[in-house]
Amino acid sequence: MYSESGHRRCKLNNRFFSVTMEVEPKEQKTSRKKVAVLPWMRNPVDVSSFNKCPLTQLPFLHPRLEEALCNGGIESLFPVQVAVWQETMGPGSFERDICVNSPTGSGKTLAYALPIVQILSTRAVKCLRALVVLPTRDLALQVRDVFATIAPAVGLSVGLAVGQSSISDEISMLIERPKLEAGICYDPESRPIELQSAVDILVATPGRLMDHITNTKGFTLEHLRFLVVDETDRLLREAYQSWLPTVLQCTSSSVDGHFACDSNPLSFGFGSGSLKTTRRVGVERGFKNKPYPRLVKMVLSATLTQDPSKLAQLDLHHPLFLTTGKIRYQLPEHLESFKLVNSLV
Ligand SMILES: Nc1ncnc2c1ncn2[C@@H]1O[C@H](COP(=O)(O)OP(=O)(O)OP(=O)(O)O)[C@@H](O)[C@H]1O
Repeated sequence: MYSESGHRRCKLNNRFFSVTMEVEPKEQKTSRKKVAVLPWMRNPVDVSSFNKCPLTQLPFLHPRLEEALCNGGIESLFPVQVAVWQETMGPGSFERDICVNSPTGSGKTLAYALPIVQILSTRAVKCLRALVVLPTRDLALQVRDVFATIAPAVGLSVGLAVGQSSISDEISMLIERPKLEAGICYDPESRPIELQSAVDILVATPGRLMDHITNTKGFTLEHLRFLVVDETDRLLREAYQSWLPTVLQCTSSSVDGHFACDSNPLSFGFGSGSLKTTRRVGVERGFKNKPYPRLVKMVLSATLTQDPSKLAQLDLHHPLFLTTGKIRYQLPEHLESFKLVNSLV
């Protein structure tokens, strides 16, 4: 029997005990739509089962990254960072796409930035390998700062495309022109100028990203290895000029490595010259019809949607789901409050 507040008395083994139950208003009950949870979301990795880990005990961490983190005031990794590190740096690293649902303030940015920088630290040629997309300029600036703390330590450069500066200033920061020797006449028809990416990692908002994809000579996503969709829910809710299908199209290729889309339609004769990232289409189980080496996707949110139709847009490959459950905010361990007493004279 329920009381009005939803308090119920039950009898078990001849003893009474009480249970407090939330009674749902009738309209809410009927209006709530049942959405089937995707199979890969049913048995997630529980982030709360991980503990903080001092950098000195983190396996495989590049010594220069450890030093850069210490210089940035970070001595240990938060649980979500340890969980992602374990799932990406261990055996079978980055074979699956990663989906993280973890509260605001839990440290998701470093959770993806650190493994990406560590993997790219061995790259030989500079080209755009990692793209991080965020819905707002402020968030993008914060994320750029996190990458900027660690990436230079292993020789990687980070760029920003958010519309903070003029498009021409942004282009000159993102695209490198070869230095032409004085006194030598160059004929662009016989020998096209080779434009190259000036950055290994790009943090962008969808609008500016689309501008560069469509208009910037030498801007290409052909060599992209990592795509991070941060604040996924918001980015999926708002289409932002169909940036996601465009990016996915620009990074996909057919069997012979010919790209489905020259990411810049105006870039004939430009681009990365003889450098080619050839993605072949996998035929093995689990990789069927997927280009290989794959574009690895990492999607993150504090409230990750479970709606299959929304998640389908990301075209995830064998995703691994890491979650802390339904906690929305993470409070700092030591939260101090101060009272300011202002005496009126
Ligand atoms: N390992 C760490 N040690 C100390 N401070 C950290 C560590 N990782 C992150 N931080 C700090 O914790 C704060 C929250 O981190 P971050 O912004 O990455 O959280 P988040 O989960 O991405 O939040 P949001 O959902 O708002 O994006 C930042 O001020 C960051 O500098």
